[in-house]
Amino acid sequence: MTVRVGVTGATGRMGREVIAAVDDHADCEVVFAVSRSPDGETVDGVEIESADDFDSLLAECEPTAVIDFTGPESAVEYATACAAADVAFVTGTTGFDDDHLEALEDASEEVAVLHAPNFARGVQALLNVVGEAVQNLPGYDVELVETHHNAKRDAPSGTANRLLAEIEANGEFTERTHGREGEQPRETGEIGVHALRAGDITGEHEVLLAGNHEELRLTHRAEDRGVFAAGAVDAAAWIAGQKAGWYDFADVIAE
Ligand SMILES: NC(=O)C1=CN([C@@H]2O[C@H](COP(=O)(O)OP(=O)(O)OC[C@H]3O[C@@H](n4cnc5c(N)ncnc54)[C@H](OP(=O)(O)O)[C@@H]3O)[C@@H](O)[C@H]2O)C=CC1
Ligand SMILES: O=C(O)C1=N[C@H](C(=O)O)C[C@H](O)C1
Repeated sequence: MTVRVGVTGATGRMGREVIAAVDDHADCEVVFAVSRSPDGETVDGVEIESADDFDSLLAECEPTAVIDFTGPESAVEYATACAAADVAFVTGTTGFDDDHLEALEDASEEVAVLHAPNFARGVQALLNVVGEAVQNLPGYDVELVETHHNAKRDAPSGTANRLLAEIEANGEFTERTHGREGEQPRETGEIGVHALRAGDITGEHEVLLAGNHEELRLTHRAEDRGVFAAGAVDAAAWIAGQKAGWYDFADVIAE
């Protein structure tokens, strides 16, 4: 079956990569791509259409899934429209607050919705092992450093928040300290969180565990945004035919 993909935020850093990744995938095609200000542009030969026409494009082009890398408000609007049109929704957008997440969960009652803050397979592996590392090293200090390009809006990154949830799950850590300044000695139970923004760095996440005269660094470095786009396209191919519900990239990798 050919997977028919609609793309939002099509002229953004990730939107462009998604169009290219769909093109590279044997069983997928882009059936429409939208931007809020299309300007007659094409991306990889795909004509970019106006986001104002999103509802009618869903009806006319009958996508199997929409892939979204935009901003939290836009993602919620696109997800709500997909829910009304019975189209699965895959989003890699980050920076959601509780209200945004609630709206996405509402959409997931109507259609399949998959949200992943990071579509790199290496990050999924990191998420799987980080809790175990913390559990194996009781009493060790934990610090998290994430590094991204200078245009990233949200901090800490969505991936960092997911890693922090895994670290906090074992109960030893109760407080996040975002950067340090002045007299601020480290306290028991705190995780230091540091967001670096510079140049065009694609995305790095490092969890440092230190104590007992040793240190363990678990680092993931994305070398190219194509890795995220390829994962999102795999998710779109996987989600076609899934029933309504809330899914994660881990569900895609598990199969
Ligand atoms: N899950 C993952 O693996 C990854 C997730 N991301 C996340 O994807 C999102 C997009 O990242 P990136 O492509 O670098 O961002 P860009 O700013 O390059 O592109 C985002 C595009 O989304 C559209 N958009 C719609 N609403 C908004 C808004 N409120 N603010 C900004 N843009 C908006 C814009 O397109 P237009 O105006 O044309 O509609 C814009 O071009 C971010 O949340 C980022 O954290 C990024 C990389 C990997
Ligand atoms: O904005 C980005 O670029 C990225 N955002 C994601 C996040 O917030 O975790 C994933 C990736 O690191 C790139």
